[in-house]
Order: sequence, then structure tokens, then C-alpha cells
Amino acid sequence: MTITPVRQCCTRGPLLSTDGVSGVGKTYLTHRAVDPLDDKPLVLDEFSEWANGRPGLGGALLHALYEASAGDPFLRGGTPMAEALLLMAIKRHDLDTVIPALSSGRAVIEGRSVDTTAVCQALLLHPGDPDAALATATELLALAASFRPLPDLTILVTDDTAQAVERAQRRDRRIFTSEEAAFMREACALYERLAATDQARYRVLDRRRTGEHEAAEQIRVWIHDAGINLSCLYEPWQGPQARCMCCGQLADPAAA
Ligand SMILES: Nc1ncnc2c1ncn2[C@@H]1O[C@H](COP(=O)(O)OP(=O)(O)OP(=O)(O)O)[C@@H](O)[C@H]1O
Ligand SMILES: Cc1cn([C@H]2C[C@H](O)[C@@H](COP(=O)(O)O)O2)c(=O)[nH]c1=O
Repeated sequence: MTITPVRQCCTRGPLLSTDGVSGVGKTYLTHRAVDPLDDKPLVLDEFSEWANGRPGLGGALLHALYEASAGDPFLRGGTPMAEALLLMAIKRHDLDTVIPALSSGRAVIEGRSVDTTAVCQALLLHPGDPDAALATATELLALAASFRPLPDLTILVTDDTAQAVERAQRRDRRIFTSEEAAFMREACALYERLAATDQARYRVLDRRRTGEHEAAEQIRVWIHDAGINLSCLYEPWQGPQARCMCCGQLADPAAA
């Protein structure tokens, strides 16, 4: 008879992300959801805020991407794969900074995670070919997962792209070119297709069908549920000797 050791659940908090095109309301809805909570999750700043001089390696890498792309809103500097690897490094840096919070049992919500990198860079690698972009987005996610654990749950906020473009334009006091708006439409469609490939890790919040109060309540439920029966977080590049980044349990107790 084989005895399978019963592993305890990890004591860490859940790692979530909100993803979706600019202006869809990720930050707005996240704050509506978490503001009433007593045990507030740690919410990582919206990605573009980092360009405004946020200190640290993540901010410096993002600044380099902005400079190299001459301020393009999608950070397009002409070398999408090199940019993908830098963006993944930024998201790895983000993870490093939140390990203490996760270890203390607190929920963490990343404003954009590697799903955005997968979607945006796949579109740049396959302009005008949505099927190839979907395949590459899936592969880029697998590559990202070899650098760092993916979020336990990714909340994809989606909407009519024209509405999102309008909100982002008003917020950023800028007008997107027709090419930029078209890129956002393609990104919006690819996010939705990517989310449909993994219903365990994604939850989709469609603002066309969900009012603000309901959306905030829904996000609160997802945050709560993501914290149930969590498994440990290991360095994906380590073998059975790996210890959980949060609680220190060995990946394979037999390797002790
Ligand atoms: N239901 C709403 N009612 C009024 N204003 C809203 C609503 N949803 C979003 N907004 C506004 O629209 C703008 C875009 O929202 P937000 O910044 O949350 O979008 P986002 O780009 O998805 O987020 P992020 O910057 O995290 O990527 C913000 O100025 C926000 O306050
Ligand atoms: C993480 C990440 C971000 N981007 C782009 C997408 C958006 O245009 C900006 C962030 O803007 P927001 O209004 O704050 O949402 O960054 C990207 O192209 N690739 C990425 O991996």
C-alpha cells in the first residue's frame, strides 16, 4: 500500500491580479471592493504609476522601457520579445516585494500581472493574426510561470472597448490614435480568449453586465475564496528541495 503524505495547506495569503485594457476600471473597482474590508489586501499600484519616479528596480526597468519606446502607451520599442522578458522581470520584482505580506497571511492584489505581458507582447509578435497571438500568449504565460508563480486568481475586467478608451482618455487627458484604439480592441479580445482557456485561474468581470456595487461585491467574494486551501509557493526553477517562499515547507518532504 502506498501512503501519500497529507500536506497541510499553506498559511500564506492569496495572490490575485486584476488585468484588462486601460480604462476598464481595474483600480477603480479594486478600491471599491477593498475599501470596506477590515483586513485590507495589499494592492500594488497601477502599472503606469511606476513611470512617475517610483523607486526600486521595478520602477527603473519600467522607466527604461518607457524611454526606449519614446513614451508609447503600450511600451512598444520595436523588440517585443526583449520587452517581454523585461516586463516579466518587473513582475518578478513585484512578487519579491510582496512575499512578506503573503507570508503574514495577507491577500495581495497586483494591478496587472504577467497576463497583461502575455497578451500585449503576443499581439506585437503576431500583428493581424489573433489565433497565433492566442497560442503565443499561452506560451508566454508558461515562460512567465518559469520565473515566478502565476497569481492564484486573475480577475479579468472587461467592457466595451470604446467605453474603456473614453475613460482612459479622460483620466490621462490624452487622445489615443486610431491605431492605439485598435490595439486596445485586439488586446480586449485576446484577454477574453485567454481567460476562456483556464477557467480555474481566471474570473471574468464584464462591466457590460455587472453594475458597480455588484462588481465590488463579486471581487470581495473572489478575494475571500482565493484564500481557501492555498498550496505553497515554490520557486518554479527549483527541484524537490525547494521550500515554500512563504511558510518554508519543503516541496517534497522526502527530499529532507
Ligand atoms: N463606474 C465608474 N464611474 C465613474 N468613473 C469610473 C468608473 N469606473 C472607472 N472610472 C474612472 O475611469 C478611469 C479609469 O479607471 P481605472 O483607472 O480604474 O482603469 P484602469 O486603467 O483599468 O486601471 P489601471 O490604471 O489600474 O490599469 C478612472 O479615472 C476611474 O476613476
Ligand atoms: C504590465 C504591462 C503593461 N503594459 C502596458 C499596458 C498599458 O498600456 C500600460 C499600463 O497602463 P494602465 O493605464 O495603468 O493600465 O502598460 C504592457 O504593455 N505590458 C505589460 O506587461
